[in-house]
Amino acid sequence: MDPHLELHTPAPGFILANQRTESSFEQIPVIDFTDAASRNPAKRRILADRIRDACINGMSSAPELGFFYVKTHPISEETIADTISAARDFFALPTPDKLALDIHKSANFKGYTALLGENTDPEGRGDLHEGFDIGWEQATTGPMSGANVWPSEATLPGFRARVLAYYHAAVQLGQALFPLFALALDLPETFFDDKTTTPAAIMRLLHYPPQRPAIDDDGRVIGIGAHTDYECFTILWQDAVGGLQVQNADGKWIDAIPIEGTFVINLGDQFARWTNDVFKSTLHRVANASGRERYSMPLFFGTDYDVLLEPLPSCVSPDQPSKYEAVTAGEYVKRRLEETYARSKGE
Ligand SMILES: O=C(O)CCC(=O)C(=O)O
Ligand SMILES: [Fe+2]
Repeated sequence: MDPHLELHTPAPGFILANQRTESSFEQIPVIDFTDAASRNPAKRRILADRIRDACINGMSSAPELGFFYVKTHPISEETIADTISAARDFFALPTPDKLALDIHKSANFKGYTALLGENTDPEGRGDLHEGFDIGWEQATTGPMSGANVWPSEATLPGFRARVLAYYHAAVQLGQALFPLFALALDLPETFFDDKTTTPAAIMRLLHYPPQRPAIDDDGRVIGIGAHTDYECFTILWQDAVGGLQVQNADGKWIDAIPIEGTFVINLGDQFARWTNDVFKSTLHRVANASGRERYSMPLFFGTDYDVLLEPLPSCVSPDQPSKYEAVTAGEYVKRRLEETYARSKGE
């Protein structure tokens, strides 16, 4: 089916990949990333198997949850600390300077999101965080094309370079993860290489003020409402404050506690659709009840925007026919962002 046609006549379940984890997990596994770059294929295979166990149902006794931590990763603590310091500088700017970059004015969802300016959970009333979003800096074409929106050098000297340094480091980490996901899916290790040359990576700086009971008593205004991510997988750095929670099959919210020196990796809906729900994206949210400010940086990593997401050959069979219509990565992300921001207020 023509993917463009499908966008106008959505099949049920078009927007989300809709199968959730079947696991009653209570803990989130920690996977050591040391062997990702090993020249020994057997070592890379063992690492991919650990990722597969964390992501695919019934592959082992390990809980399948689509969430795991990676430790011993290649991004330096200095790079991370410098980006968080840049984020603090940005969020400390006077409100008018930030609102000049309002994401609601951008054709391609780049720039600043004010407190309550986003509403991730359709049941919610707005998210209690402010954010700053960027994408691939070089020009791309297609539905998500368009430039990043930066504060001027006079306003925030060095900010752009500092944020891009982290962006490129995190994109490289994503490019190192894709071959492992390929192995986990019984695909050739290089399967995603030609599909991630100008990756559809959206990065966010996020700042969560402490939630006040007066605001969140009814549970409908929290740091970020319950949602699944839109792209293939997310590489999340979080500070030591805590508040990220992941929902298991019993509906219980499990804390993704901050672990120093790690990133949280979670599967998103593009991957769920692409793998015909062999990979499932898992519901998560942030409730910052710490009484302190919280900072985090997700990088949502997907394929090039022109890649057609049609169920992978290793994920369909006569018993498991394809559930999702094909759609390009760019159309899909744009559609999801439009949905989210259509129910959010602009300034
Ligand atoms: O801030 C976090 O820990 C998670 C953020 C998140 O889930 C998102 O931006 O999609
Ligand atoms: Fe998320």
